[in-house]
Amino acid sequence: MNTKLSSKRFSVGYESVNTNSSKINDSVTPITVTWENIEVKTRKKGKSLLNRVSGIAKPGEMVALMGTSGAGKTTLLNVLMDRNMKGLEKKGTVKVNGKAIGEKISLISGFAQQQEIFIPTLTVKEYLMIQAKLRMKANKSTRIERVDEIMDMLGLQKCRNSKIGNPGLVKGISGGEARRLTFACELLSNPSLLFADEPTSGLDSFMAATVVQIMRDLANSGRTLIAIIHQPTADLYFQFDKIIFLSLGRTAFMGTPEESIQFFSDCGHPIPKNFNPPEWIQEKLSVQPIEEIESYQRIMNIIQVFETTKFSKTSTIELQMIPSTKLPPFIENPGFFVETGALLKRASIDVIRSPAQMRMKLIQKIVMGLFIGSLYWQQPLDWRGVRNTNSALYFLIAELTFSTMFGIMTFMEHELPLIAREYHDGLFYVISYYVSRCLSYLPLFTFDGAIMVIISYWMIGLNNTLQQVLKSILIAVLVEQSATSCGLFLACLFETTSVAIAFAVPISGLFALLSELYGNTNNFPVYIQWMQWTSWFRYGFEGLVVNQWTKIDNPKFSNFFRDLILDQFSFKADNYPMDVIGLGSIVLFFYVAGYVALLVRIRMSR
Ligand SMILES: Nc1ncnc2c1ncn2[C@@H]1O[C@H](COP(=O)(O)OP(=O)(O)OP(=O)(O)O)[C@@H](O)[C@H]1O
Repeated sequence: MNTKLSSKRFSVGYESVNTNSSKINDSVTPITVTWENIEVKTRKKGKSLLNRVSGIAKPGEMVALMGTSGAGKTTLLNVLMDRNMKGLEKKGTVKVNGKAIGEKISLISGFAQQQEIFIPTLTVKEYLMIQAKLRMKANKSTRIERVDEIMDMLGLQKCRNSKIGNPGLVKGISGGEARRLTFACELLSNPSLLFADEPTSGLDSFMAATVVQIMRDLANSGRTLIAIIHQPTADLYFQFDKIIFLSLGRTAFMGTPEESIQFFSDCGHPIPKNFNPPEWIQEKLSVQPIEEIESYQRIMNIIQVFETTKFSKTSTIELQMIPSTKLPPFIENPGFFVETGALLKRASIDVIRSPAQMRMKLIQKIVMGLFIGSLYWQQPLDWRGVRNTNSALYFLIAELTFSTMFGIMTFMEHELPLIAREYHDGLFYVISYYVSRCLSYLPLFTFDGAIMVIISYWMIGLNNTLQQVLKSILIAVLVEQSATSCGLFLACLFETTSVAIAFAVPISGLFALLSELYGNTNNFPVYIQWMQWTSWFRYGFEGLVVNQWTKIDNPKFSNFFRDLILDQFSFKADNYPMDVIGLGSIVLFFYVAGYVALLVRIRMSR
């Protein structure tokens, strides 16, 4: 086992980070990853991204994938993890402990991605505890212990109660802490294999050194680490066990950092004194715009020398000799109820800690309730009053629809990358996420509408037996849920909120047209009439109108007048139950359709 460096204490600005390898000594199953003759081409144009690339990463090794921009590092990492291969054609084999396991590699490995995405409203500890619930099959005290241990190990104790935040939007933890939090999540399940995409990029030199030290400690404990590394300092470069230089989609070098110096000397590019070796090597492997032909010749020459040297030959022989050994157990899904519980807790904290959203929704509905109430204040029981009352009821339906539908659409765009990532890491089923998210939004998209209806109810002077009030609230809740579920469906279906809104505007406009307020649907052409049964405006408006006019405590008001009022809309006095069923069906339909759209989208995002 490699013990290149022992654990160290780095001073990082005002804070110090103790990276203590003794905490990472949990036993792990040794993992050897091999890749042989990998060729990747684009499906459409046949452009070659990787060409006969082979290599090996052994237990206890910290491997750096290096090369200039466009060399093929990300493509190789994606091939190894069997991710993001949309539109690409792959040949060659990737094996883990001698077995080709395809996308199941995600279930035995961690992947610290470059782009940190978390839930910004949660604290570091809360976030890790929920991750622990999703990633570990253990009881609560073991999970608490593990989270504590990992926070200790990665120097996160100081910011344990700080909100994660969102760079540029909400103040939160520092970039270095966010990077360590990414590692912390991946380490919860104690993986033997870890991939990292540019873990040091964007960090200052102290922080970069800390992150490399953490990786070093992990490798020293027997894990296999493969990371894309950009422009390391000489110090960091020599901490790696193996360096793989890619150029033009081919392997230009694979060996220890020390061997790389020797190799490039042998190729006729000795590294001058006082020069940072990785920088010098990358320069020799890059295509200079003003001397393209010479650059290509130089690079091809280096690649050819590498392919004929002992380094390349040794690895080819090594690849043939890897025996098939046991794999670590796959990360298991904790099960629907545990996942949904954990995700609901996370989503609910997020909703509660986004007071601006809650406050705005509530204020908006209170103001609208007061506005509608004032506008249609105490309508008399005459024809004008009847007309105004019906308009007020319609206005309530419209208000319950538009702000809700467009409000809910905005959340999906921000959250999907995190959900897709966690799903592909094997943390939960899509249905668990979907159910938890819908439940977390349920109060927010239910109470506000009911409050608006209650506020305006007595102000307008609607008929207010307890039964009528409750029936109106039920219709309001169902209408708001119809708009919520339809908005959710469109948000799941389309990649960006702007596209979803572009569809939502005409769709909601069409549903509004079929409400009966703008024309009696019985007089519409037969081939359009059926569409009224898909509109929650129609069911909602009928429900409120019927509920209002079927029971009036006034002897002058006979059933004849009631039927006259209802007839102008082609509404029927005993249709209330059908309206409730119609609204319930719309809600159910859109929630199911939203789930299917999300499932397809997340599955396709691998
Ligand atoms: N799906 C794709 N379709 C078409 N071309 C692609 C695709 N993925 C990558 N490429 C191209 O393949 C080449 C290698 O890309 P890759 O992202 O692997 O490079 P890289 O070494 O990781 O670069 P960087 O350091 O800039 O991230 C680039 O020219 C890139 O434009």
